[in-house]
Amino acid sequence: STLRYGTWRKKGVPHLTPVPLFGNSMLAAFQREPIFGMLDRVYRHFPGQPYVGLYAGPSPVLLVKSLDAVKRITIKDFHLFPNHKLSPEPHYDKMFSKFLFCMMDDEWKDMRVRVSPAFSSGRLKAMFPSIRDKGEQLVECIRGNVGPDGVLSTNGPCTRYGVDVIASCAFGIEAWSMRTKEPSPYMNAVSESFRFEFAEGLSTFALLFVPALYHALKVPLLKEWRSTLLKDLLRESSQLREREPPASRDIFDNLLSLKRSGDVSQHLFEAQVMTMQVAGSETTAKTIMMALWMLARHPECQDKLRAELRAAQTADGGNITYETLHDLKYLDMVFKETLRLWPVMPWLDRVATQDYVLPDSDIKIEKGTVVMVPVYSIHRDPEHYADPDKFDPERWAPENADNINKLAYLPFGSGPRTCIGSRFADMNIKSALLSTILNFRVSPCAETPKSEAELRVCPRSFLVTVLNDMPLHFQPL
Ligand code: HEM
Repeated sequence: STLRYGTWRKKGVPHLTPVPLFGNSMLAAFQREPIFGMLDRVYRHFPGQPYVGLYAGPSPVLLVKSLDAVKRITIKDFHLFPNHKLSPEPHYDKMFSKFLFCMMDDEWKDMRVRVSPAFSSGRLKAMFPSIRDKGEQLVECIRGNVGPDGVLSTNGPCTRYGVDVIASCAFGIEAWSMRTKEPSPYMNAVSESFRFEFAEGLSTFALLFVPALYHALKVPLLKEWRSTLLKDLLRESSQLREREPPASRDIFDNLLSLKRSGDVSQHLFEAQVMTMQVAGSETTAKTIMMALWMLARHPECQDKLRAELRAAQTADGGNITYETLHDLKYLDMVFKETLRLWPVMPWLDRVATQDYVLPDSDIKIEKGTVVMVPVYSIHRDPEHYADPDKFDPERWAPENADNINKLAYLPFGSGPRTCIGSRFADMNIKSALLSTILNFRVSPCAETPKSEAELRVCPRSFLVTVLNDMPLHFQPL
């Protein structure tokens, strides 16, 4: 109810005047601006403030700008903020509610401990040959699909790469999306099960901010586990793995052994496999696409990166090893700078499990308050980064990086709830960039967006989803 619109005034928290019913979220509610756009608008309005209040629909939402407070809420006082608000009702979203991302309290903690070994250094190293192989397939895919004018929409190959990498390491199948002209049936089934139309966009907004509407809509964010194709494939890949355990272990093996030992049910097993596919493929694909866009528009950075990669390739006798990949400093700088400007998950959400006095203040928020860390806005705040909209990998050079507050860089989140797949993402995104930049000179073509103003960002998705096909010119080397 709009009665709650007095909350921030009473507490002395700076805020914008709310509009009846919609608060400050009219555009986001009607899907005219993404949620991160709404947060950014409010964030920029109050420079220098540690906390800002916002009304999303009827809900008072706290925006945390102070990095000390981000640290307290996500790390030191994590036990008071262990859950995401983006956590659907099991009743409407049977499968999605059991995603690791959505699980709560002890159920989450238990699952996180069980799944974590899937991302150990040993496992990552074991998966590296398969990832390198996918990098080669990406190169073939670009070569095979580029037009006679050398132009190719980058979105397609990047999406296929993201799907295939996760299919292979976490679903136990080879999807071959990069080898077929049409999207593979697997790829279609995955994108079908998690597609953001108007209803899903509204349901996400309602789940976060308008519980009554969420319960009235009853729209599942993940289409129910309807796809018999995915179910059948998972059954087949499980049986195959039981019969023929692979030489090197991957994420799928970890999940399968949890099921085999009886530690998790069939339903929880399926949910975790789907978690990895949903959380891992789009994030990977979009990050590679944005990195290529940035490199195409900054040829001096691309040349510097290629020089580093060629030197490493020569030193390693032709094939860059897993160990070398982690020593490639400039590649790491490009990777970090891409995710600074384009953090696919542009905000973190937490819910207060009890009344809480905000650090370094006398402001008390009530149990149940939604607390949001506006990652995108922090990454582009001139208080934390000089010339923040500029793509400048040099800011991550060893001699400069120490000047950056660690809490001002949050593409993978913060604290115990941080992205479980971050090191896996690091490996497969870098591997894709490495293969592409060693094989092609990438440059803008007439249709390439010339600036951020030409990007179309999906207002429905809770991610930063750039909808442009991102055509680029690929010159084989
Ligand atoms: C560029 C790539 C990626 C980005 C930017 C990203 C970002 C994030 C962020 C911001 C969170 C929430 C962290 C928080 O609330 O503090 C998260 C959670 C998660 N991510 Fe990622 N992610 C990426 C890739 C991946 C990959 C490749 C996988 C798996 C294969 C993955 C699996 C997950 C899971 C399962 C969670 C939930 C963890 C939990 O709640 O315990 N992510 N990710």
